[in-house]
Amino acid sequence: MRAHPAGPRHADVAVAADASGQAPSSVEETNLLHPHVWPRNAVRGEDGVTSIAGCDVRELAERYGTPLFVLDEADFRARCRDYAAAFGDPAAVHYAAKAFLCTEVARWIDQEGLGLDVCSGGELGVALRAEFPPGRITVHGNNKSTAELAASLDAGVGSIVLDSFHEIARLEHLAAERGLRQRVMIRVTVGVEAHTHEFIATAHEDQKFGFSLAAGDAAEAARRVLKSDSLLLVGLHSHIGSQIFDDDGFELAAHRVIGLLAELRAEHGERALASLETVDLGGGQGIAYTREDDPLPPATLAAGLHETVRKESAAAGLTPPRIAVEPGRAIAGPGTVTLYEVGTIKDVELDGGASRRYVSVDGGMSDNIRTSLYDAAYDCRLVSRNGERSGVLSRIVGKHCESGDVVVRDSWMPEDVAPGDLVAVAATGAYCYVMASNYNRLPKPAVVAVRDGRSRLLLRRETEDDLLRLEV
Ligand SMILES: Cc1ncc(COP(=O)(O)O)c(C=O)c1O
Ligand SMILES: N[C@@H](CCCC[NH3+])C(=O)O
Repeated sequence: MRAHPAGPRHADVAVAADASGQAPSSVEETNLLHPHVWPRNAVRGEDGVTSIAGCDVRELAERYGTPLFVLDEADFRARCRDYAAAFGDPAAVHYAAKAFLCTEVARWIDQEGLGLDVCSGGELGVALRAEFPPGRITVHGNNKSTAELAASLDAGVGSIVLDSFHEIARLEHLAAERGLRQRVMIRVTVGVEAHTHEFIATAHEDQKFGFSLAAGDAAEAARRVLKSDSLLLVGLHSHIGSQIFDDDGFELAAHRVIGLLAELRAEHGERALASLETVDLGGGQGIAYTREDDPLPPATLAAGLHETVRKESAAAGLTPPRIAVEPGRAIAGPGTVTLYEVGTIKDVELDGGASRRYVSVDGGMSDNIRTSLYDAAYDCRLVSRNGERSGVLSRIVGKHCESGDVVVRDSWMPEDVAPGDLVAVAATGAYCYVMASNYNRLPKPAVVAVRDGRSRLLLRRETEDDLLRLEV
């Protein structure tokens, strides 16, 4: 079992080691960009100046300001293609919009032929604004409102993933009113303990998502759907959590979902379930936040899942269903970095004679809450020049009025890092911008896409007027 990066990684004293437990050996090491953590098109020049997809970070900072999310478009698209190739069909890969979405990204997803998962009316609205084909949209959520369900039906979404008995009744009524037969999946809580942070594990029994397999709720949900003339059961769905490195959990989930499929066939017969063609095994595939993280390549994951589903189906005498997956982080995460400018530096004495360096940047928990929320680990580097001295164990902190406002808990920063330097934090494409807040009335940063030496704004930086726009 590999360690997961969302777990606690405190360095209690600023001496021996970084988040990985290893001290960098040299100035060179401190200046390195580890290729599996940084965007595929990040390049560090001889002088240490880093460019992403041919765009010099100093020019990006100058033109768009900092903090700035810099998204390597080719990296994002390549990861879509890796998943599509691994699963043999782009439409079997539903990008999870919650990781990061704006209209341009929805257009990329469409151009790459992937499906799109949304989990709120807001995400659906962005997808529709981008003219994403509604038939390739799947709608999630444990508490979809009547308005969200109605908007999904009216848009003609491909499927709605049912999450509660209340929702079955609600959707049936809304679909009947419209004379529709809506394609639906049932979200099954498979009872798998995913090895990730408690807050982002979703298939153990004691949580809010889905219908319990063990308690028989999933089978009961299927009974209710199969009785309805307004709902058409097209799939079973499982999502075990997020930032997971082992394939065991996904394979166990697949095993249990196929077991349920076999039970449903035995109870209802082949004909009643003729439209139930898909087993959707959700997202959750982990990415490398630090150089020690070792994520599953999509091809390995796909091969394992296909094999499990093939074997289990053969044992149960079933035709193997189509497999779908819903990666969010694995597509959006690795290709984006957050660029910050260093503002102040402080060395703080700790008990026992050790000291810790605090490097304050111009953003913080408002643009990346994951460190405070999940104790997540990140890789931060000086990117506007080479460091000249070896690393000092540093804590990269934000500018919020909160001592928990930490961006990177432990980072080896060159000792000569100074105000005005640019630092970048890697792998911030998923669950950073979308979880951003205006705490302390900080405007949300801009998001810029870079490709072939050109940059363009996807989302502009908020202004003071934006901060005042809700005032009445
Ligand atoms: C139903 C569902 N699908 C997909 C995802 C995407 O997860 P990840 O970004 O970890 O791939 C999530 C979030 O965990 C989810 O809840
Ligand atoms: N927000 C979480 C992931 C949640 C996934 C949604 N179910 C994270 O940053 O890791």
